[in-house]
Amino acid sequence: MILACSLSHSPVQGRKNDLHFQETKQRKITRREEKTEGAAMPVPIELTKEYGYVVLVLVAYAFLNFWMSFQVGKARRKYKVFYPTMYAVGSENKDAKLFNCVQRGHQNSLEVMPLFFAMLLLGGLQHPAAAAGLGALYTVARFFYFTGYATGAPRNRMKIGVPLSILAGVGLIVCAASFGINLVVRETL
Ligand SMILES: CCCCC/C=C/C=C1/C(=O)C=C[C@@H]1C/C=C\CCCC(=O)O
Ligand SMILES: N[C@@H](CCC(=O)N[C@@H](CS)C(=O)NCC(=O)O)C(=O)O
Repeated sequence: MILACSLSHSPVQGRKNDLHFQETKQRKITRREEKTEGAAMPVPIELTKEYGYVVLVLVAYAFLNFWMSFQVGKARRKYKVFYPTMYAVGSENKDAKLFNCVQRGHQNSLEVMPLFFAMLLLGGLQHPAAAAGLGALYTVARFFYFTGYATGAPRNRMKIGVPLSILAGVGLIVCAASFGINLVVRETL
């Protein structure tokens, strides 16, 4: 798979794009010829300007994760739950549930984070604008998931955080699936 960047915003760029188009056209002809001989040709993927928004959403989520980490640290000091204790115990700490709700708000987000990153970056290769929008929505949803959970009442995560996370997350999975299917179909044709 070849990643090639192409930005066209000026007349000079126009001529370069014509050349790029000719190169791409030639590559497609070559690929079709080589496919007749059974060789699998790489599929060129252009990283457009919109993919930059996908990357910026990833950066935004990184800051959200750092912020959640800081909130857990503050809860450790507030409720006197010290390292390496992961979850407080009710019989030992009267504020155990309050701390554990903050901890779970972050931990649950971490459980899904690798899947989110993968779906965002892969789905964004095929649908950069949609993936960036859904990724931004998922990031906002995770903020409400955490703040709802951190109230100390687990049900509060369900008001906005869970449904919005699932809505945005499923959308990102569809974007990634579309990218995979497109790669397979293009190679097969
Ligand atoms: C991009 C990947 C996201 C996948 C879909 C999003 C799920 C978001 C979730 C959330 O905000 C909290 C949990 C869920 C995880 C999914 C399963 C819920 C299981 C329901 C249960 O029985 O508890
Ligand atoms: N590790 C999760 C797996 C399932 C899950 O993510 N459930 C969602 C509900 S849709 C959740 O918010 N669980 C609460 C939590 O992880 O603390 C759990 O133990 O509940």
